[in-house]
Amino acid sequence: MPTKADPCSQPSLMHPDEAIALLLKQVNPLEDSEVVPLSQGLGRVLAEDLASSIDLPPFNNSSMDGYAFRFEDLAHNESLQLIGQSFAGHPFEGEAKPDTCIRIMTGAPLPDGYDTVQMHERVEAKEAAIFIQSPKAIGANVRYRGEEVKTGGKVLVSGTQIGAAELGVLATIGTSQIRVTRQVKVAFFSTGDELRPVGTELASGQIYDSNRYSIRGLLSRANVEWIDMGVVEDDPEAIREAFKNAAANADMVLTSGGVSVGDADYTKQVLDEVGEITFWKLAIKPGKPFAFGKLGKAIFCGLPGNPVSSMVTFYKLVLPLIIKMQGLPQVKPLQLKATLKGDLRKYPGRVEYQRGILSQDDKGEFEVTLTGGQGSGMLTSMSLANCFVILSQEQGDTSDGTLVTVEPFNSVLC
Ligand SMILES: Nc1nc2c(c(=O)[nH]1)N[C@H]1C(S)=C(S)[C@@H](COP(=O)(O)OP(=O)(O)OC[C@H]3O[C@@H](n4cnc5c(N)ncnc54)[C@H](O)[C@@H]3O)O[C@H]1N2
Ligand code: MOO
Repeated sequence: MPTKADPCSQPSLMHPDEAIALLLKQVNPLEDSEVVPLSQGLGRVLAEDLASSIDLPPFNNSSMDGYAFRFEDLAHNESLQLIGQSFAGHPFEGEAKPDTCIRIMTGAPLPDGYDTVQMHERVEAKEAAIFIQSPKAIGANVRYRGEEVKTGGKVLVSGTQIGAAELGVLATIGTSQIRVTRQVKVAFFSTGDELRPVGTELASGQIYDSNRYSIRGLLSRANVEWIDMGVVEDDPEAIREAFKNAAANADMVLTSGGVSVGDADYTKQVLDEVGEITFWKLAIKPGKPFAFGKLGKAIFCGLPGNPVSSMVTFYKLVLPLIIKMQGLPQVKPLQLKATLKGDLRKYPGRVEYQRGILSQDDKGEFEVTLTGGQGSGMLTSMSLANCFVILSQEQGDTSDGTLVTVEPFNSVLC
């Protein structure tokens, strides 16, 4: 264990958990809703309960390709007479009669009068005489009308986020339009005179603006409506103007860079002037200079410019806010214990989110290996990882074989 303290930490810095609790008090679920076509529903949050206007399934049907018949007829017949067929989309038009059967396909309607289906593999057909191995019980291989949901039964409740399964459920009951909550609008921009767009040449001292791409990815995965305002130069007047435009058009303003104490770090300074700062700096690594406040009616989150810091603070601090504004419940991310492979360096002082690769050994036990260098500018440490290794404030250097807490990335981060 190291005895040295974190040179970048101060005892007064707020713990990230305390910050999250404070942040969540500052936002409310959006109240407005709108109607969208089902095809545009992925990721949206339902603003109404939805009941089925049909039975599911809508008619009795077969769950196997085979033969439909009356169960009782097998008790006194060696074979049954084949009198027709029922295909999915082409029901049997005739009438079910005693001592008969029809050929039936998976999903095809089961005619009234027949009550049981035997699968093709357990039947021998000799011209019109059908020899059927008796199934164990009446009703075998039949899916009954309304057995999943009855007409009027609730299928989805207000506040549900529409995923692939929900899209399918809504289509199953024939819904073409849904009422959903309005999407959270987030305006974001990068600050920094050194930043150049991809596709251009770099002059001395310049770097490509990567944060706008990772933030855009995170916002897209978080299902918000985003407004990319590009790069704003390190100039208080330009930042003031950008703040004004962003706050007029969005529920949340997100910036990257300029929140530290450098001579060209104006983001926080201008926020102090034209908005209000709720807090600045947390006991988190990476991401210490994260700034939070208000710009008019909009929420303001100032992400630190270092690329890993901006992703980590988005994930840990901004995402919970978006989730609350979307009207979704906060789900505590899954955490588990894994054996650290290799040594890990850390100063006591801040909660750290190092990046690792979580896997299982031959016995199925969890183990985690760091993704190499953990500098807050090394974005490949994120792209190679599938989890955070979370280290408490007090924790120092940690040696190979120690059990550590890991948090697998959820579907928002990849
Ligand atoms: N004297 C101190 N210096 C610093 C402190 C401190 O406490 N005292 N904190 C450090 C920490 S921790 C962080 S994190 C950074 C955050 O700084 P800023 O938010 O002001 O960000 P910048 O200075 O603008 O940039 C930092 C770094 O990131 C690069 N960057 C910025 N924007 C982008 C972008 N859009 N895409 C790619 N890379 C970007 C920038 O070039 C810098 O290298 O401050 C430390 N300093
Ligand atoms: O906290 Mo900063 O994000 O280490 O570079």
